[in-house]
Amino acid sequence: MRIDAISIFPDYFNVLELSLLGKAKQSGLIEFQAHDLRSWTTDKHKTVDDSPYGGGAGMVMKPEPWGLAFDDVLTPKSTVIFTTPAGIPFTQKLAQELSTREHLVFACGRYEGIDQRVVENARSEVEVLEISIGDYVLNGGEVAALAMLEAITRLMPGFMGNAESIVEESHSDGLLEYPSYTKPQSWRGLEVPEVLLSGHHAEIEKWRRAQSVERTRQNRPDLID
Ligand SMILES: COC(=O)c1ccnc(N)c1
Repeated sequence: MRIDAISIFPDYFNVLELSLLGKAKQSGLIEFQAHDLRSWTTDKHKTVDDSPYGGGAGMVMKPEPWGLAFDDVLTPKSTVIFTTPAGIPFTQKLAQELSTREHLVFACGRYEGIDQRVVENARSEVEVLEISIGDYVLNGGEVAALAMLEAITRLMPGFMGNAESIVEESHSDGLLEYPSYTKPQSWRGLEVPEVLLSGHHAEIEKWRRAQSVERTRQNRPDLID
């Protein structure tokens, strides 16, 4: 998979070198490049924003630099992801779907957002998704892009050393993951649940399923029909 990120703060993405993504890049599983949107400005001040039509607080990102950036970065097989609080919810299911795309382009807005015509223009050429990582506002879309990048790339075949570890995760079966325990068996007077020491795999699976349902009922009743 090829991944590009376009932002006025491309250095936000340097952190990816530290994580598993660094290894995935070395192994050739992923090609990643961050781009500075200001590379596509034409004035000496490298202007990327202006005041909103219709008035209101804040500034809006101008369409021209984005259009020129997309002209250079997009291919017919690209999927453009605008990270925005006004987007569709980012879910494990969506991460799974996006993990099979050939080319992801993350468009990270700042200020009050990007001129909507940038989205419309891109939609006339390639697949475009406006995606939110939750019901809250950030100062920029970069952190959301990093979260989505990690959730998507870790699902790619060959990315995680132990493919098993991504099978039984929260949200992979519509429920939250069961609680986990490791050594020591007794810690500060707290014991590991007996069933996990029993060696009865059927009983352990039953207990874990019940724990998942209970945890989901407590923390995310909206996930239970
Ligand atoms: C500027 O971007 C955001 O504030 C943002 C992006 C994606 N998801 C959110 N919940 C917020």
